[in-house]
Amino acid sequence: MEEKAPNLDLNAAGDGEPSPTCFRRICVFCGSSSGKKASYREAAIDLGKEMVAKGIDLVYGGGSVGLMGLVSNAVHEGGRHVLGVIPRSLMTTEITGEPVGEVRAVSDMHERKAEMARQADAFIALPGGYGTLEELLEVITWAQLGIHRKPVGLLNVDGYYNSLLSFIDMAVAEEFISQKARRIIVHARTAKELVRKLEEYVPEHDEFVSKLSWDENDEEEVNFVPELEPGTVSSSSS
Ligand SMILES: C/C(=C\CNc1ncnc2c1ncn2[C@@H]1O[C@H](COP(=O)(O)O)[C@@H](O)[C@H]1O)CO
Repeated sequence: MEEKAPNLDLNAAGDGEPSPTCFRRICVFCGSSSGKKASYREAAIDLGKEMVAKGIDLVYGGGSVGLMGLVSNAVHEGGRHVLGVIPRSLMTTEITGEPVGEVRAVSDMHERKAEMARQADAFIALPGGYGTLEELLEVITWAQLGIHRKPVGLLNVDGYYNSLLSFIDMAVAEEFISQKARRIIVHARTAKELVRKLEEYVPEHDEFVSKLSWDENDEEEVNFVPELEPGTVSSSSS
Protein backbone atom coordinates (compact mmCIF):
# COMPACT_ATOMS: atom_id res chain seq x y z
CA MET A 1 0.00 0.00 0.00
CA GLU A 2 1.21 3.49 -0.79
CA GLU A 3 2.47 5.56 2.15
CA LYS A 4 -0.20 8.09 3.09
CA ALA A 5 -0.25 10.80 5.72
CA PRO A 6 -2.69 9.89 8.50
CA ASN A 7 -6.14 11.37 8.02
CA LEU A 8 -6.64 13.49 11.12
CA ASP A 9 -10.19 14.67 10.56
CA LEU A 10 -12.28 15.05 13.70
CA ASN A 11 -14.64 12.23 14.63
CA ALA A 12 -18.42 12.16 14.21
CA ALA A 13 -19.09 12.74 17.88
CA GLY A 14 -17.56 16.17 17.39
CA ASP A 15 -15.64 15.81 20.63
CA GLY A 16 -12.50 17.16 19.09
CA GLU A 17 -10.59 13.91 19.38
CA PRO A 18 -8.74 13.14 16.15
CA SER A 19 -9.13 9.58 14.94
CA PRO A 20 -6.04 8.81 12.85
CA THR A 21 -6.36 6.32 10.03
CA CYS A 22 -4.31 5.49 6.96
CA PHE A 23 -7.45 5.42 4.78
CA ARG A 24 -8.81 8.44 3.00
CA ARG A 25 -11.54 6.59 1.11
CA ILE A 26 -12.93 3.06 1.42
CA CYS A 27 -14.86 1.26 -1.33
CA VAL A 28 -17.89 -0.58 0.06
CA PHE A 29 -19.53 -3.44 -1.83
CA CYS A 30 -22.95 -4.44 -0.52
CA GLY A 31 -26.39 -5.68 -1.40
CA SER A 32 -28.78 -3.73 -3.58
CA SER A 33 -31.30 -5.44 -1.28
CA SER A 34 -31.46 -5.00 2.49
CA GLY A 35 -31.59 -8.70 3.33
CA LYS A 36 -33.85 -10.49 5.76
CA LYS A 37 -32.38 -9.57 9.14
CA ALA A 38 -32.35 -6.19 10.86
CA SER A 39 -28.70 -6.88 11.75
CA TYR A 40 -27.68 -6.44 8.09
CA ARG A 41 -29.27 -3.00 7.96
CA GLU A 42 -27.78 -2.08 11.33
CA ALA A 43 -24.33 -3.20 10.18
CA ALA A 44 -24.52 -1.02 7.04
CA ILE A 45 -25.38 2.04 9.14
CA ASP A 46 -22.77 1.11 11.73
CA LEU A 47 -20.08 0.84 9.03
CA GLY A 48 -21.07 4.26 7.67
CA LYS A 49 -20.85 5.77 11.16
CA GLU A 50 -17.48 4.13 11.82
CA MET A 51 -16.14 5.65 8.58
CA VAL A 52 -17.44 9.07 9.65
CA ALA A 53 -15.87 8.65 13.09
CA LYS A 54 -12.53 7.95 11.44
CA GLY A 55 -12.86 10.69 8.83
CA ILE A 56 -13.02 8.24 5.92
CA ASP A 57 -14.87 8.99 2.66
CA LEU A 58 -16.94 6.45 0.70
CA VAL A 59 -16.85 5.16 -2.85
CA TYR A 60 -19.57 2.70 -3.81
CA GLY A 61 -21.77 1.57 -6.67
CA GLY A 62 -24.11 4.57 -6.43
CA GLY A 63 -27.82 4.52 -5.82
CA SER A 64 -29.97 4.35 -2.74
CA VAL A 65 -31.37 0.84 -2.91
CA GLY A 66 -30.86 -1.73 -0.15
CA LEU A 67 -27.73 -1.69 2.01
CA MET A 68 -26.11 0.62 -0.58
CA GLY A 69 -28.58 3.33 0.38
CA LEU A 70 -28.10 2.80 4.11
CA VAL A 71 -24.31 2.98 4.11
CA SER A 72 -24.16 5.94 1.71
CA ASN A 73 -26.75 7.91 3.71
CA ALA A 74 -24.89 7.26 6.96
CA VAL A 75 -21.61 8.53 5.50
CA HIS A 76 -23.26 11.51 3.77
CA GLU A 77 -25.28 12.53 6.86
CA GLY A 78 -22.09 12.31 8.92
CA GLY A 79 -20.52 14.92 6.66
CA ARG A 80 -18.03 12.77 4.74
CA HIS A 81 -17.73 12.72 0.95
CA VAL A 82 -19.69 10.06 -0.94
CA LEU A 83 -18.73 9.09 -4.50
CA GLY A 84 -21.15 6.86 -6.38
CA VAL A 85 -19.89 5.28 -9.60
CA ILE A 86 -22.75 4.28 -11.87
CA PRO A 87 -22.79 2.88 -15.42
CA ARG A 88 -24.84 5.18 -17.67
CA SER A 89 -27.24 2.33 -18.44
CA LEU A 90 -28.17 2.07 -14.72
CA MET A 91 -28.58 5.81 -14.26
CA THR A 92 -32.29 5.85 -13.79
CA THR A 93 -33.87 6.40 -10.41
CA GLU A 94 -36.25 3.45 -11.04
CA ILE A 95 -33.20 1.17 -10.89
CA THR A 96 -30.78 2.83 -8.52
CA GLY A 97 -32.98 5.21 -6.53
CA GLU A 98 -31.78 8.74 -5.73
CA PRO A 99 -28.08 8.70 -4.86
CA VAL A 100 -26.50 11.09 -2.35
CA GLY A 101 -23.23 12.97 -2.79
CA GLU A 102 -21.19 13.00 -5.99
CA VAL A 103 -22.23 10.74 -8.86
CA ARG A 104 -19.75 9.71 -11.53
CA ALA A 105 -21.13 8.17 -14.73
CA VAL A 106 -19.01 5.50 -16.42
CA SER A 107 -19.43 3.54 -19.61
CA ASP A 108 -20.05 0.05 -18.24
CA MET A 109 -19.80 -2.35 -15.28
CA HIS A 110 -16.11 -3.07 -15.92
CA GLU A 111 -15.23 0.61 -15.91
CA ARG A 112 -17.28 1.03 -12.71
CA LYS A 113 -15.26 -1.61 -10.86
CA ALA A 114 -11.96 -0.24 -12.11
CA GLU A 115 -12.92 3.32 -11.15
CA MET A 116 -14.11 2.30 -7.67
CA ALA A 117 -10.85 0.40 -7.16
CA ARG A 118 -8.73 3.34 -8.35
CA GLN A 119 -10.49 5.72 -5.97
CA ALA A 120 -10.22 3.58 -2.82
CA ASP A 121 -7.45 2.80 -0.32
CA ALA A 122 -9.25 -0.32 0.93
CA PHE A 123 -12.32 -2.47 0.20
CA ILE A 124 -15.07 -3.73 2.50
CA ALA A 125 -17.86 -6.13 1.60
CA LEU A 126 -21.05 -6.08 3.63
CA PRO A 127 -23.62 -8.85 3.08
CA GLY A 128 -24.95 -8.93 -0.47
CA GLY A 129 -25.78 -11.09 -3.44
CA TYR A 130 -24.19 -11.92 -6.79
CA GLY A 131 -23.07 -8.34 -7.46
CA THR A 132 -21.35 -8.05 -4.09
CA LEU A 133 -19.68 -11.46 -4.41
CA GLU A 134 -18.46 -10.67 -7.91
CA GLU A 135 -17.00 -7.32 -6.83
CA LEU A 136 -15.38 -8.87 -3.75
CA LEU A 137 -13.82 -11.81 -5.58
CA GLU A 138 -12.53 -9.53 -8.31
CA VAL A 139 -10.57 -7.28 -5.91
CA ILE A 140 -9.25 -10.39 -4.12
CA THR A 141 -8.09 -11.78 -7.47
CA TRP A 142 -6.49 -8.44 -8.36
CA ALA A 143 -4.63 -8.50 -5.01
CA GLN A 144 -3.45 -12.05 -5.70
CA LEU A 145 -2.12 -10.94 -9.08
CA GLY A 146 -0.32 -7.97 -7.53
CA ILE A 147 -2.48 -5.46 -9.44
CA HIS A 148 -3.07 -3.66 -6.16
CA ARG A 149 -1.89 -3.99 -2.53
CA LYS A 150 -4.99 -2.54 -0.87
CA PRO A 151 -6.60 -4.41 2.02
CA VAL A 152 -9.82 -6.33 1.42
CA GLY A 153 -12.24 -6.83 4.32
CA LEU A 154 -15.30 -8.99 4.80
CA LEU A 155 -17.85 -7.72 7.32
CA ASN A 156 -19.16 -11.08 8.49
CA VAL A 157 -22.43 -9.85 9.98
CA ASP A 158 -24.16 -12.61 11.96
CA GLY A 159 -21.93 -15.18 10.24
CA TYR A 160 -23.36 -14.31 6.80
CA TYR A 161 -20.04 -15.15 5.14
CA ASN A 162 -19.22 -18.28 7.21
CA SER A 163 -19.98 -20.66 4.36
CA LEU A 164 -17.94 -18.59 1.87
CA LEU A 165 -14.98 -18.61 4.29
CA SER A 166 -15.40 -22.40 4.76
CA PHE A 167 -15.48 -22.87 1.00
CA ILE A 168 -12.29 -20.85 0.62
CA ASP A 169 -10.60 -22.90 3.38
CA MET A 170 -11.63 -26.05 1.51
CA ALA A 171 -10.12 -24.59 -1.68
CA VAL A 172 -6.88 -23.99 0.28
CA ALA A 173 -6.93 -27.60 1.56
CA GLU A 174 -7.48 -28.78 -2.03
CA GLU A 175 -4.52 -26.61 -3.10
CA PHE A 176 -6.41 -24.32 -5.47
CA ILE A 177 -5.77 -21.30 -3.26
CA SER A 178 -2.43 -20.74 -1.53
CA GLN A 179 -2.12 -19.98 2.20
CA LYS A 180 -0.66 -16.64 1.22
CA ALA A 181 -3.63 -15.81 -1.02
CA ARG A 182 -6.01 -16.91 1.76
CA ARG A 183 -4.50 -14.20 3.96
CA ILE A 184 -5.65 -11.50 1.50
CA ILE A 185 -9.11 -11.76 3.07
CA VAL A 186 -9.44 -9.92 6.37
CA HIS A 187 -12.68 -10.55 8.24
CA ALA A 188 -14.46 -9.45 11.39
CA ARG A 189 -17.96 -9.31 12.81
CA THR A 190 -18.09 -5.58 13.56
CA ALA A 191 -17.17 -2.49 11.54
CA LYS A 192 -14.87 -1.16 14.25
CA GLU A 193 -12.87 -4.38 14.49
CA LEU A 194 -12.73 -4.76 10.71
CA VAL A 195 -11.42 -1.23 10.07
CA ARG A 196 -8.78 -1.74 12.78
CA LYS A 197 -7.68 -5.04 11.19
CA LEU A 198 -7.54 -3.42 7.75
CA GLU A 199 -5.33 -0.66 9.14
CA GLU A 200 -2.94 -3.34 10.46
CA TYR A 201 -2.95 -5.38 7.24
CA VAL A 202 0.44 -5.96 5.64
CA PRO A 203 0.21 -6.93 1.95
CA GLU A 204 2.23 -9.99 1.00
CA HIS A 205 1.66 -9.87 -2.75
CA ASP A 206 4.04 -7.55 -4.50
CA GLU A 207 6.16 -6.97 -7.49
CA PHE A 208 5.79 -10.18 -9.53
CA VAL A 209 3.21 -8.73 -11.90
CA SER A 210 3.64 -5.15 -10.84
CA LYS A 211 3.40 -3.98 -14.43
CA LEU A 212 0.00 -5.54 -14.91
CA SER A 213 -2.49 -2.74 -14.53
CA TRP A 214 -6.14 -1.91 -14.93
CA ASP A 215 -5.24 1.58 -16.01
CA GLU A 216 -5.06 2.01 -19.77
CA ASN A 217 -3.10 5.23 -19.26
CA ASP A 218 -0.22 3.40 -17.61
CA GLU A 219 2.73 3.71 -19.94
CA GLU A 220 4.28 0.34 -19.16
CA GLU A 221 1.21 -1.82 -19.49
CA VAL A 222 2.02 -5.42 -20.36
CA ASN A 223 0.03 -7.21 -23.03
CA PHE A 224 -0.79 -10.68 -21.70
CA VAL A 225 -2.56 -11.74 -24.91
CA PRO A 226 -0.02 -13.83 -26.85
CA GLU A 227 0.90 -12.84 -30.36
CA LEU A 228 0.03 -15.51 -32.94
CA GLU A 229 2.82 -16.98 -35.06
CA PRO A 230 2.61 -15.81 -38.69
CA GLY A 231 0.39 -18.24 -40.58
CA THR A 232 -1.48 -19.56 -37.50
CA VAL A 233 -5.19 -18.98 -37.17
CA SER A 234 -6.91 -18.23 -33.89
CA SER A 235 -9.52 -20.89 -32.96
CA SER A 236 -12.06 -18.11 -32.40
CA SER A 237 -11.75 -17.01 -36.03
CA SER A 238 -12.11 -20.48 -37.57
C1 LIG B 1 -31.31 -5.25 -9.63
C2 LIG B 1 -31.02 -4.09 -10.51
C3 LIG B 1 -30.67 -2.88 -10.06
C4 LIG B 1 -30.53 -2.53 -8.61
N1 LIG B 1 -29.84 -1.31 -8.50
C5 LIG B 1 -28.49 -1.19 -8.45
N2 LIG B 1 -28.02 0.08 -8.51
C6 LIG B 1 -26.71 0.28 -8.45
N3 LIG B 1 -25.81 -0.71 -8.33
C7 LIG B 1 -26.23 -1.96 -8.25
C8 LIG B 1 -27.60 -2.26 -8.32
N4 LIG B 1 -27.72 -3.61 -8.24
C9 LIG B 1 -26.50 -4.13 -8.11
N5 LIG B 1 -25.57 -3.15 -8.11
C10 LIG B 1 -24.09 -3.37 -7.99
O1 LIG B 1 -23.84 -4.68 -7.52
C11 LIG B 1 -23.62 -4.65 -6.10
C12 LIG B 1 -24.79 -5.22 -5.37
O2 LIG B 1 -25.31 -6.35 -6.05
P1 LIG B 1 -26.10 -7.47 -5.25
O3 LIG B 1 -26.36 -8.51 -6.28
O4 LIG B 1 -27.34 -6.85 -4.74
O5 LIG B 1 -25.17 -7.95 -4.17
C13 LIG B 1 -23.45 -3.20 -5.69
O6 LIG B 1 -22.23 -3.04 -4.96
C14 LIG B 1 -23.45 -2.45 -7.00
O7 LIG B 1 -22.13 -2.16 -7.40
C15 LIG B 1 -31.12 -4.32 -11.99
O8 LIG B 1 -32.47 -4.37 -12.38
